[in-house]
Amino acid sequence: MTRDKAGNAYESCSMEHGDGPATVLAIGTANPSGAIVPNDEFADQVFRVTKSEHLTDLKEKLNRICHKTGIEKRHFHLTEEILRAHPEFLDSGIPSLDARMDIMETEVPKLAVSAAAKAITEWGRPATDITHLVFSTYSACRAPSADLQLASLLGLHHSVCRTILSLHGCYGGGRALHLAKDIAENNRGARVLVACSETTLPCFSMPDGSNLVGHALFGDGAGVMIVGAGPFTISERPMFEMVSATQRTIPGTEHALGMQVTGRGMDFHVGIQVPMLLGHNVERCLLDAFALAFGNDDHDGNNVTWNDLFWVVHPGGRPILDKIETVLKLEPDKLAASRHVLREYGNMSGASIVFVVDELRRRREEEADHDHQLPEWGAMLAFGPGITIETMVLHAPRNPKAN
Ligand SMILES: CC(C)(COP(=O)(O)OP(=O)(O)OC[C@H]1O[C@@H](n2cnc3c(N)ncnc32)[C@H](O)[C@@H]1OP(=O)(O)O)[C@@H](O)C(=O)NCCC(=O)NCCSC(=O)CC(=O)O
Repeated sequence: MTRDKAGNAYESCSMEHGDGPATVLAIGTANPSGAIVPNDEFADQVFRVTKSEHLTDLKEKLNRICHKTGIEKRHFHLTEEILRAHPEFLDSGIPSLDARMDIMETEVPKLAVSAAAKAITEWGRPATDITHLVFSTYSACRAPSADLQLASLLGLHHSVCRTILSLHGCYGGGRALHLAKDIAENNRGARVLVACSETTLPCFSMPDGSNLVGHALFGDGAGVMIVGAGPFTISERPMFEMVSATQRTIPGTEHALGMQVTGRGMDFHVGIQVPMLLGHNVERCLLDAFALAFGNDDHDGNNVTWNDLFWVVHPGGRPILDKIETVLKLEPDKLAASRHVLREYGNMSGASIVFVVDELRRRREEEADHDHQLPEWGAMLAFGPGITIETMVLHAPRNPKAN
């Protein structure tokens, strides 16, 4: 432990490597308190607040889409009150990016603080012991950005090394964790706070023929994890070891998924072929990540089959989960944590993966109470524009309560 001139204690980290793989030490999640919208009321609400009820065909289509998403409710910062104060959000002819950014500048770090406070409490060490911060969001277009605000709000030490990942979209959480793994394993004593905070505020617009799927899928949320490699302190409780991590881009698919910042906010494009493209490519990604973890190209050779694993898959959409389940021949409960997060919160872009890990942890603890045999090995999949797939092999104690 080192102390600065003001007497604050902080863990110094060195150029030496940490012991063993980086490990998830704490998790926290949060959603904004603005509005919770049940899925079966969503289309009515969007068309009412945007004064578009005369567009009956579009409204019917949004209703059809909503019923197929597998979502039951979503949380939003954006309320009718905010919309009344900002009529420009509903007029694509008037620039509204600045007004949206003014709100996001406060709300994105604030949401991250709520999640981080839970993670830090669980971690059991002072916030000043955090050595690195990796912040991922698609809602930051200014510098200094949400990472600096989060560091200040949490009272992190001024020596903390900050990185902000912007516009990685739904694979932002996976990329941030991959980066945290590299940092933790290469800097002995490092404790990395990974924060993903997403709000749909930049994307909200009048419903039209091209944005209904975006309206139906996305929600707001923040997820935080604290990651570090050994040696661990007595208060730290290692949960999921991050054994190997890979990134793969599917060639020729850059137009399938995308986000674009415009004067009126942000446009999303979700191509209809995304579930199929992911279905064709996930197994190759998993084989690569397992080859890296076990030093060979044959996960079966290590007596691991896909159904022996626990699964953390970005809940990008119901057909994506269905496709992955089909191609990997997974038993129906294997993606239960992802389906739960999709159902309760929708697709919260990069933050979703943290919610899935948290839900999986909760389920494993519950199953351990019933003396169920839990899988020791797991796989994490996050994907987004590129199309980019982040894959991570995880390892967890068979009994999560034994630590
Ligand atoms: C939209 C859906 C709920 C519809 O469910 P189904 O496909 O089972 O139902 P369906 O085939 O009857 O389709 C219902 C209607 O939706 C339309 N439809 C389906 N997918 C569409 C898409 N990607 N873009 C535009 N329209 C789409 C169909 O044409 C149909 O229109 P009609 O009724 O007129 O015939 C689902 O396809 C879905 O969740 N898709 C999104 C999956 C996805 O790509 N997620 C990634 C999000 S991005 C992400 O996670 C990463 C990131 O952003 O970074």
